[in-house]
Amino acid sequence: MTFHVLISDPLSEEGLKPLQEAENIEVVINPGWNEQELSDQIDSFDAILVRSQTQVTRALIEKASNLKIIGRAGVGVDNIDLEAATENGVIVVNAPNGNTNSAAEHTMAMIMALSRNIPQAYHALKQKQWDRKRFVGVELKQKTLGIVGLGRIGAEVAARAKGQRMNVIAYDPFFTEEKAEQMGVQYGTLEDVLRAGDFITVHTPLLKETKHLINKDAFDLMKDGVQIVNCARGGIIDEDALYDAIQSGKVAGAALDVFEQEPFTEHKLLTLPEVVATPHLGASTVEAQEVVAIDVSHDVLRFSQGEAVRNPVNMPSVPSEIMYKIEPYFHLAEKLGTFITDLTKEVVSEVKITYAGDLADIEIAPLTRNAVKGLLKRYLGSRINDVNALFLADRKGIEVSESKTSSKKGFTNLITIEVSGKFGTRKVAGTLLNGLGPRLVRVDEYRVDITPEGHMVVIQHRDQPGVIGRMGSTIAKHDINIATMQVDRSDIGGDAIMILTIDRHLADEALNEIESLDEIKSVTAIDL
Ligand SMILES: NC(=O)c1ccc[n+]([C@@H]2O[C@H](COP(=O)([O-])OP(=O)(O)OC[C@H]3O[C@@H](n4cnc5c(N)ncnc54)[C@H](O)[C@@H]3O)[C@@H](O)[C@H]2O)c1
Ligand SMILES: O=C(O)CC[C@@H](O)C(=O)O
Repeated sequence: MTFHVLISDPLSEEGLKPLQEAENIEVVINPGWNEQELSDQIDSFDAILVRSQTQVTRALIEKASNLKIIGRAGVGVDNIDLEAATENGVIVVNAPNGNTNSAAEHTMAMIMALSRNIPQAYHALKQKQWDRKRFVGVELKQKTLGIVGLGRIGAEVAARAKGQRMNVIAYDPFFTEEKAEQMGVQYGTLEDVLRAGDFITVHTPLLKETKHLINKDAFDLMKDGVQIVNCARGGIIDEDALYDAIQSGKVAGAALDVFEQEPFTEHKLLTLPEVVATPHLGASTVEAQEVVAIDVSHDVLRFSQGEAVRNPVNMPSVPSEIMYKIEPYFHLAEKLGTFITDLTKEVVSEVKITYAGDLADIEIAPLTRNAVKGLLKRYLGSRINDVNALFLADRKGIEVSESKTSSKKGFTNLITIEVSGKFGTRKVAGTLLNGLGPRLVRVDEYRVDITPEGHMVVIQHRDQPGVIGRMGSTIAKHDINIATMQVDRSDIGGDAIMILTIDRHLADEALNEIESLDEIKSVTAIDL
């Protein structure tokens, strides 16, 4: 089947080659559609690749019934409605490393442009003014650079600033003092950084928590004559507060690559001579554009071939060496989830998944997602996948918990799913047998040994002579062949279970007939 990919923003041609050269992938490059045209066409695509221009909104995602993956050739994903993507099972991938150097270099260029008034002096000279007095700058050496956000770009900026013999102080709530010290960076609170910086540069993502992080109160804490840089995201700095702080003389200069609303042609900050600006060029280098396009193309290619992606944004990323170990269990986890949903036939309110034996030593979160995907797919159909499984379970009020135990319980590995609801509590367990694939080994307290595949019938009955024969002849009457049969009982003459694998689905008529037999307590058809 052909996998249709839309490239809706300009991306490096070289970087798109992995997709263009792949078999079974059809790529539509930059058709120049407006918002309405994009919305009309999006339905025919499995993947969309964007930079920061295309707004991948909830409305667009909800129209895109075939969309499976959104690739962002860059870091920031604030032009993508992540919640809508997750809810609709659309995986979002980005290219977090490819433009780090370019953005850090651009930040340094902005700091230097500010410190030596380069754009203003250039502009004056172009206006035929040879004015040396107006453009006296300051040295960076021994000035303090305050960095807010010491991630990939913040750290690269710190290293470059140290090369300029600046003192660097940084704040990042997800960074340790020890790590900062190893980088030769002083670690401080946000307030310490705001108070100390001669130059302050922000390098956080735009989040609820970072929106207007640099606001009037923050400017009030800063040194008089501070210079501000934003090459991260518009909105981290409150533009109105920045305008006022420049007007009042508190802020001597600001260098901005990003803005609250982009693109624009009129902006009040650009009327101020103290403001230096570029139109979101931090990642615009030949090198960065090639690498981000290659990275994101490879992830989309991997996804189209059913492989794990490297840079997922809306689900945890699992390193390939770990993925290699857990992948064989995906199928088992999903089948157990589907089996127990079919068995209970009712909505569950709680799911407890236990991983035993060898599984106690490996990353289990992807297995839980697969188990919950299997569990919910009967209610939610084909749009459930491992991207949205936990999100949708939560939204349906289903409490999911996972635990590990090293106790082997007779198996080298064992996944047990216990579900509770109005029906009570039920349990299934399965194992991966070396060389033989997945096996269903427990249903409630009964022991069985069945490949969880194809058509099955689970019959709960009383342990009495003749039940098995009557069951066999009833099923045969409906012209259905029994492939395997497993029986277990609690005690002689007590409750028992019979699980048949059969060659085709057991229709309602046959089910009703079996259910009407005296010894039968329940009968359930399961199609895995
Ligand atoms: N101008 C451009 O063209 C351009 C290019 C690349 C990246 N960016 C932007 O630069 C920013 C940084 O990118 P990155 O690759 O370094 O990301 P990153 O995820 O590596 O780093 C972000 C850092 O911000 C920290 N952080 C989060 N919340 C914080 C808070 N409240 N206060 C302080 N720190 C906080 C995180 O702990 C993390 O270390 C992003 O907004 C990204 O979109 C812009
Ligand atoms: O696509 C771009 O040029 C902007 C990229 C940049 O803002 C990012 O977040 O990676």
